[in-house]
Amino acid sequence: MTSVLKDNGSGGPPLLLLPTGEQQIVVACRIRPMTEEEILQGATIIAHKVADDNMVVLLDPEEDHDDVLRANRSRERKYIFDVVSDARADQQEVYLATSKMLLSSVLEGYNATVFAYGATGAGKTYTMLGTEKNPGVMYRTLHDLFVEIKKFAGKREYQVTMSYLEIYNELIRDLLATSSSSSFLELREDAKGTIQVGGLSEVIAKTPEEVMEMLHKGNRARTQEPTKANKTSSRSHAVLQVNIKQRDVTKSHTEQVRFAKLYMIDLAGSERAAQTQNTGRRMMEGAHINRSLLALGNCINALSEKGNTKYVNYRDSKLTRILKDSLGGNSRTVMIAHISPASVHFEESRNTLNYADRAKYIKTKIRRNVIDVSYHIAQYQQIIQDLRNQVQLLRDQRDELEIRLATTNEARFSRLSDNNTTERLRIEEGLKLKENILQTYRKQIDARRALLEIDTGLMDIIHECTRNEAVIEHHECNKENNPHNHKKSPDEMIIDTNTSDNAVQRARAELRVLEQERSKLEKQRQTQLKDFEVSKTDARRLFDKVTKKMTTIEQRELLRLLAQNFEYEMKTLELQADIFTRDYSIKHKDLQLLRMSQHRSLCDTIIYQQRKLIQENKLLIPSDLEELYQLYSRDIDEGQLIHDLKIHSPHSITGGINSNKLSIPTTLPILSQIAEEDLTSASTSVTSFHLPTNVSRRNNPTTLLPNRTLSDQDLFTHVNDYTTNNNNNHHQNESGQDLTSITTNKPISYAHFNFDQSSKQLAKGNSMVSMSSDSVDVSVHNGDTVTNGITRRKVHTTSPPNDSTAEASPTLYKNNNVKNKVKLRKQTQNIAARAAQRRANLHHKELMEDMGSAFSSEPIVSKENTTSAFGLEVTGVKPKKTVTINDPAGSIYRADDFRRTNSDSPELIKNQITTNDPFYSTPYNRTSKNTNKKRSISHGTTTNNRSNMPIANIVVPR
Ligand SMILES: Nc1ncnc2c1ncn2[C@@H]1O[C@H](COP(=O)(O)OP(=O)(O)OP(=O)(O)O)[C@@H](O)[C@H]1O
Repeated sequence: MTSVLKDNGSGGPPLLLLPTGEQQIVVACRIRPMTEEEILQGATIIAHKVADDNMVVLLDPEEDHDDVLRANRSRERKYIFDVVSDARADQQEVYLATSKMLLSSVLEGYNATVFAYGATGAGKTYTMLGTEKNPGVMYRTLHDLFVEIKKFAGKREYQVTMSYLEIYNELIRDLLATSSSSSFLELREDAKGTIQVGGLSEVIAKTPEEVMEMLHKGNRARTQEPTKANKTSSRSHAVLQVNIKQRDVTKSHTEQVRFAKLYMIDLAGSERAAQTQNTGRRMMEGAHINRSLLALGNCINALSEKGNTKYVNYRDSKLTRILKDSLGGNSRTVMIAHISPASVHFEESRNTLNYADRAKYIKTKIRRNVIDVSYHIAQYQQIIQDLRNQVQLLRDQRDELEIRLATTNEARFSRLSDNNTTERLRIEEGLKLKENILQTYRKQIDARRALLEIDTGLMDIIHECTRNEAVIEHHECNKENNPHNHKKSPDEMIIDTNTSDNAVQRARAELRVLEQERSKLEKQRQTQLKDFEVSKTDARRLFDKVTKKMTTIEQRELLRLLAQNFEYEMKTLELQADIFTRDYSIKHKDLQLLRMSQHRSLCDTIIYQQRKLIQENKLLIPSDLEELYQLYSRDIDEGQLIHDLKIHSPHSITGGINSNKLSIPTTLPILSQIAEEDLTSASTSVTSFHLPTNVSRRNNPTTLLPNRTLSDQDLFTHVNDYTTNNNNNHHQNESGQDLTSITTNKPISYAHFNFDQSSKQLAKGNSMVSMSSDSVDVSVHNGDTVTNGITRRKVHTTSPPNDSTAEASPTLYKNNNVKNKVKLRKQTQNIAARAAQRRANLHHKELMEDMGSAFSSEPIVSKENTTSAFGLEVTGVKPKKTVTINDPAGSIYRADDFRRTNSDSPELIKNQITTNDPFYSTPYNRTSKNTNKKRSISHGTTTNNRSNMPIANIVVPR
């Protein structure tokens, strides 16, 4: 027993193809019949297939049984392969045992390769190409491929293209090129390492006949010359590449596109110069063939090493480069090794079998080539329309068939004698069954539609709940925080409270009703879901039953049409359900966007007031905080914000807002991301600097740890403390300095900020900060402009302090401007509210532009078009709800698109923030009372978990 057999260690059944992942190459061996020449040469048969086994036994013709010295050293070789066929096997048998197994995987989207290997004249071309009367693997595979494709007609769309090339003397030639003067082609490797042949023609093939014609055409162009070993010797490696692309005919919101490459390769045969006696050109060809086959052999050797640790050199020849994927990459591969049974070819056969035996250990890593294409909601209308067209088409076909069937039945009825009741009953039963299946389908569609209606109702209810909860929550926050309440007369307070309480009471009452409705609908949904599942099972069962009863082709065809029709109707409903879900989710995101803007407006107010405090009290601030503030004030600049939005929006990538509608859909998440980032940056701009070591803070005598980050909670507490206890609990010296917060360490750098000036700039949206000469400790830089004693600088780098300055103004948190507090608050609220409103409008404008036609005020589904093949109307789609921001001043624009508040008017803002309408009042900074307040909203997004901030200006889209 040879080591080959030992290594193999099996002998069992042929290897089965593994479903995915690592895949062993399937190796088959074909022993051709003896040729006339071989018989004439007096050769004996030395290669045998062991019956019913996948074993090949190769006998050594020179073995001398009388040689006692070699008695124990038999040159008989035994090899086991996955498939072995001998002279008795015909072309179809070989095809079925080898290439056929690749077809299903190719249709699943796996790459596959089948290649013929062996010495010259061993029968490779015969196996791969065959003869006209007895075609080989290439033709049979493609024929069956088209047969399989036909089975999915009407369900899947296929595109089959072919290319055919030869590698002759290390040069690549296109065998399907139309021009005779086609030049040689080059191999290219893309970034992923995939090898491609540049300039290779790709021909669309629609039928097996076309394929055969192309193959013949290619073979005529292939270099084939008679040699001593083979009258029709192929002097080149021929590579037939078939690309299969497939997708579902019925478009859905998501679809899978599968790609697969099928290589069928007829290699040139290795030849021994001594035996072939080739000279001149033939010898040169032989040398090239041998060299490339040697490279292939080396690759096989390296790949079959245990653990596959050896470097695999594919670059040695064009053949190995092309076969790279088939041998070591993403491909299911079958190798058909060919040998002659003749004793005169013992050496060639032994070499071939040795290589084939090694190849058994090669493993490829296969994966499906599938791309999931998700269509955007804007494309849904087109998809739905396509589905309707298909439904209509099927309905017409069905009607036509029904008429035909009725006529045939009538004719059969009239022909039947009164005695032939069995046949009569059979026909009647068929008709009854057809009616039954129609009814079951109708029931199923009804159930699905009812489910869809319940779902939309539920979504609406949830949305309304969120809105009402927001009203209640806002009212509660406002009641606790609104400073105006303290200023109002008791009568005013009563009126305000009453108005507000009424709104809240209404919201509470509505919420109760909504909750009841919701639980009712949820129960209904459960029942409906069960009904739907039952109708599905019924339909399946009935379909199987009816299929068995349908005997004629027409009946079967009718059944198929009914089933297909039903399938499309269901798909349409599913798409509509998806549209609702997305619509709802967009509305929800819309609400989130607004809330973020409102949250930011609150942050603006806080930052503004903090800056005011800093300015009034001439507080020391670190330079990095100052820089962050400059960043912040630039961002608040409206123009800058638009610019930023555009830069970050995908429009900028695709070239302008209106340039490419298809690319727009991705804007929404990015916009909300920007909004979120805005929100975060508003907060982080005050949270991410480090206090200098040893800085103590008012009302918090604990010394901060070095590098402790000041949280927004800390800052808000300061402001609130300041606001509520402004004159209390301060350890001040005579000059009003707060002793508890005097810093003993100098900040690294600082600047004093002229708040009044800068606030004007801020309100104007100008990022340039003004510094009055009497309040700024920074040196005047070359680039600064000085106008009327005011120094302006564009870049806000503050100079390091000198000690005297640092000590001269150490006052922290000193309140010396209480009288102006209300006025200031009003101003800040105005500015912040305006800024927030502008941002909200900007977000909305872009959002609505992005939605385009998908959010037009037209109903998504027009009624005329909704009659289904089952006589039902699929009209579950309600008109889109417009996104409306309440607008007491009635300043509404873009009514055709969406309605919103035109908040550009300062008067309006003023009205908004002084009104008692909970949607427009701006809350005051939170007090200690609600600092830790937890929110209890179940569906909404009113809680900012990070900072637990109250939300300002709650405006809820209806
Ligand atoms: N299974 C078979 N049954 C009958 N005849 C065969 C079979 N296999 C090969 N032959 C014949 O053997 C001869 C050589 O076969 P073929 O040309 O296919 O060899 P090859 O391996 O392709 O050689 P080369 O590498 O030189 O092209 C041909 O005449 C072919 O018809």
